Amino acid sequence: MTPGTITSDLTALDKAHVLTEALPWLQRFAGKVIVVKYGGNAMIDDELKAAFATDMVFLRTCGIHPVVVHGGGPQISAMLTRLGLVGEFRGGYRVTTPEVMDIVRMVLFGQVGRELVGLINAHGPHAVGISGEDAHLFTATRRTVAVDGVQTDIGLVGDVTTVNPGAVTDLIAAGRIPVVSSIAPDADGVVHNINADTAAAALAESLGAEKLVMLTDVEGLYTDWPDRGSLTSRIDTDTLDTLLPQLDSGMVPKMEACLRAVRGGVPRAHVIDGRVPHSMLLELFTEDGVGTMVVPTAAPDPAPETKAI
Ligand SMILES: Nc1ncnc2c1ncn2[C@@H]1O[C@H](COP(=O)(O)OP(=O)(O)O)[C@@H](O)[C@H]1O
Ligand SMILES: CC(=O)N[C@@H](CCC(=O)OP(=O)(O)O)C(=O)O
Repeated sequence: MTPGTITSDLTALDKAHVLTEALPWLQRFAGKVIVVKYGGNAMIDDELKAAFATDMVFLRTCGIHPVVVHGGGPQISAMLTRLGLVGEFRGGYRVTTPEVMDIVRMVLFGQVGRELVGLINAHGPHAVGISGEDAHLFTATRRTVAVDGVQTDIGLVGDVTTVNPGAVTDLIAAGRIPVVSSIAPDADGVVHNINADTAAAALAESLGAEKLVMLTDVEGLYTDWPDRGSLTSRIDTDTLDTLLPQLDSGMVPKMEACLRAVRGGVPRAHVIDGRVPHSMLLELFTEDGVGTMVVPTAAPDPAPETKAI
């Protein structure tokens, strides 16, 4: 769907309503940092990727500070296959040998990150790509993951233990849109593979972001996957914590990341459908929002006349 087809069915009054509905949210988010995690599974085609890039420029032009953390899981897997290597996930995380780590680094920073930077910069000199290796942005610690309830070592997979927010705030202050690749050195300089959801949460927390928004290839969180009736629009952190052990592996890093961000002080984390063109704008600038919103357990219910932002 192109912007033209969206608006062609609307009357002039409808169009005016869309614009005025956005005003309180534009005011609310002006000057705020919004961390946007763009999942590899949501990068379905060129049109969607270009629409995502336009949305980032839209936010920036409105005085909002988007910080992009991109994934690239399917793209890494495709490259491993092309090179005749076997990719394996355990507990939702990629088993990362030193050989696989080289490919992860090459694909995330050299391929996926470059493409997004190029798409955003088609609109002007906005985007700068960096990885967790730049200016000490991230320091990683090797982590284990739960596999059938047993904590298991799966190689060079890290958790972000330190963030240097200045590596990103310098770019924001210069009016840029940082595009972050989720790889990071440990204290000895050994580069680790960081799940992009995990990296986005750590960065959102460290930047004191207003929101963390995760674009993926599903409408939001299903509390009883794959029961289509179990799509949830709002969940609090305690309820999510209880649900985590029952989630399928694909959703585990994502919901762990939302939990971490909101418990770390980010007021709202959202999981939205990146397959819908401009879903980011719909989430931010419409009253109902879209997808699943994670809120702190103590958060009051939204007032009926306003969505909980
Ligand atoms: N409870 C759930 N709710 C929603 N999606 C789920 C759930 N459990 C598993 N999934 C799967 O998780 C996928 C999203 O995770 P993932 O593929 O890792 O996305 P991304 O590449 O965006 O990080 C969905 O496409 C869906 O198939
Ligand atoms: C440790 C780990 O699993 N790292 C991920 C990093 C990329 C990623 O997270 O990409 P998506 O957001 O598209 O899934 C991986 O190697 O696939």
